[in-house]
Amino acid sequence: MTSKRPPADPDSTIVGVATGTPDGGVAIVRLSGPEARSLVEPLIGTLPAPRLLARRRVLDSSDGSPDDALVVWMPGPRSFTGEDVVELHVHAGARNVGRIVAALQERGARAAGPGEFTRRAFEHGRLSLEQAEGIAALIAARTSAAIDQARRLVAGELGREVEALRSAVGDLRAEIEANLDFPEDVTDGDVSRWREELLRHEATARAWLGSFAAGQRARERARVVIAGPPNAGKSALFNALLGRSRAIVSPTPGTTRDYVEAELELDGLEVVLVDTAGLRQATSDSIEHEGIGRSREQIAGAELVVWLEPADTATADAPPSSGLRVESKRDLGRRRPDWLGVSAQTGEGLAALRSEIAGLVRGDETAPWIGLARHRDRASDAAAAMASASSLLATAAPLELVAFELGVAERQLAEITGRDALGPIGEDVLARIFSQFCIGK
Ligand SMILES: Nc1nc2c(c(=O)[nH]1)N(C=O)[C@@H](CNc1ccc(C(=O)N[C@@H](CCC(=O)O)C(=O)O)cc1)CN2
Ligand SMILES: Nc1nc2c(ncn2[C@@H]2O[C@H](COP(=O)(O)OP(=O)(O)OP(=O)(O)O)[C@@H](O)[C@H]2O)c(=O)[nH]1
Ligand SMILES: [Mg+2]
Repeated sequence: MTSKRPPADPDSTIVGVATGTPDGGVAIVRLSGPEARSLVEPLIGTLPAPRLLARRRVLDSSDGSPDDALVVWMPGPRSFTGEDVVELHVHAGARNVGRIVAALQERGARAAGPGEFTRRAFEHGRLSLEQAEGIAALIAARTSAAIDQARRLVAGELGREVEALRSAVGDLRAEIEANLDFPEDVTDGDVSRWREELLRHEATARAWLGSFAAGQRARERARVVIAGPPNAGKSALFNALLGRSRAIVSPTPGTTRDYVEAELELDGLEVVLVDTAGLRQATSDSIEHEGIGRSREQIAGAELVVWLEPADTATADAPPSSGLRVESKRDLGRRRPDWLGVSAQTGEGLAALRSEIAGLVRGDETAPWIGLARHRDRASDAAAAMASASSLLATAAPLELVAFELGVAERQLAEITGRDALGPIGEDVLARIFSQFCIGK
C-alpha cells in the first residue's frame, strides 16, 4: 500500500483553495500538513471534533470583521492526504478568500502548487498513481462517458487488474528463476506451459490496449456533420435535433453559407453537431462556393456524416460511401425506403435518428477505462517484453534472458499504479501528472 518514496516536503503545511461552483457560492480553503491545526486555531478558535462539520467565525486580521464559515478537522492519517487536514468552507469571491489565505500564509502556511494535495495523497499511499490521474481526468471530463471512465479509474478498477497481472507475471518469473541453476531439469512440458501462460498474460495487456481508442473517444466530443444537397432540410433537422432554432431555415437553396455548430447530448453522449452549406457542383456565387469548400472540410474531419436527401427529389449528388443515409421531409413522401426517414416538420424518426447516431459514435467497445496515453504506453511496453520472453522461450535461449524480460514487463506494469514499482517513479513522470491539476486539488 505505502509508497517507498518519502514526501517531498514533509514538514510544510500547504494551503490551497478549492472553488465550488464556477461563479462562486462557497469556496473551500484547505490546509494539509503538521501545522494545519496550530495555523488555523488562532483564526477560528478551537477546532470541532474530527470529521464533523461545525460553524465558526474566521477572523483573518486584527482590524477586520470575521467571515462566517463551516469547518472540518480531519486529523491524519484518516484524511484525503493522510496528513492533518483542516477545511474552511467560506464565502467565495477572490477578495474574501484571498484575505483568509493571506492570514494563513502570514502565519507560515505555504501556498500549494498544482495538484499538491493529491500528490501528498499519493506519497502517503492513500491513492495510487492511476487513481490520481483518474481524478484529473474526472475534473477535465466533458462527456458523460468520460466521467464514468474517470470514476472507474479513481475507484481503482484498472489498478486492481494491473496488479493482478503484475503479480501473475512475477509468479511466473519466480518459477523460471527457480530453474536457473538446473536448466537441464527443465522439460519440454515446463516450457510449453510457461509459453501458454505468457501468451495469456500478453493477451490481457493487449486487450487493455484495444480499449484505449474507446477511452479516447469517450473523452472527446465527436463531430457529427449533417451534409447533403441544398434545400434537403439540413438546417431544419439541425434545429429539430437541438430543440431550438439555431440555424436559418428557408426555401431558398443555398441558405446556409458557413457551417454552424452546437453541442448536443444524445443518449448520454455529448457530440458537436454541425450544419453545413448544401453541396452542389455549379454555383456562380463565390460566397456559396467558399461555403461548400468548408462543408467538404467538415465532412473530412467528421466522426460521423449524416447524409441527408429529401423525399421529394431524386438523388442529386453521390452520397458518401461511409456515414448514415437519412431521407428528410418524410411527411412529403418516401422515395428511399431502405434509408432512415425523418421529418423535421412532424418530428417523425427523430428519436430513432438520435439513438442511431449515438450508437455509431459510441461504437461497441465496453470497459473503456484505459484511455490515458501513459497507461497505453506502459501496457504496450509490458506486452512487448512478454512477447520477447515468449520468443526467447521458443528458441531455447538461456532462462536468465527470459526472466529478465519478465522483470521488464513487471516494472512497466508497476509504473501504471506507481506502487511497489521496484524503484522510484521518476520525478519527471510525477511532475507531469500532478501539474495537470489546478491549485487546491
Ligand atoms: N470537502 C471536500 N470534498 C471532497 C474532497 C475533499 O478533500 N474535501 N475530496 C478530495 O478529493 C473528494 C472526496 N475524497 C476523499 C477521499 C478520502 C477522504 C478521507 O478523509 N479519507 C480518510 C477517511 C475515510 C473515512 O473516514 O471514511 C481515509 O481514507 O482514511 C476524504 C475525501 C471529493 N469531495
Ligand atoms: N415538409 C417539410 N419541409 C421541410 C422539412 N425540413 C425542411 N423543410 C423545408 O425545406 C426548406 C429547406 O430547409 P433547410 O433546412 O433550410 O434546408 P438546408 O438543407 O439547410 O438548405 P441549404 O442551407 O440551402 O443547404 C425549408 O423551406 C424548410 O421549411 C420537413 O421535414 N418537411
Ligand atoms: Mg441550411
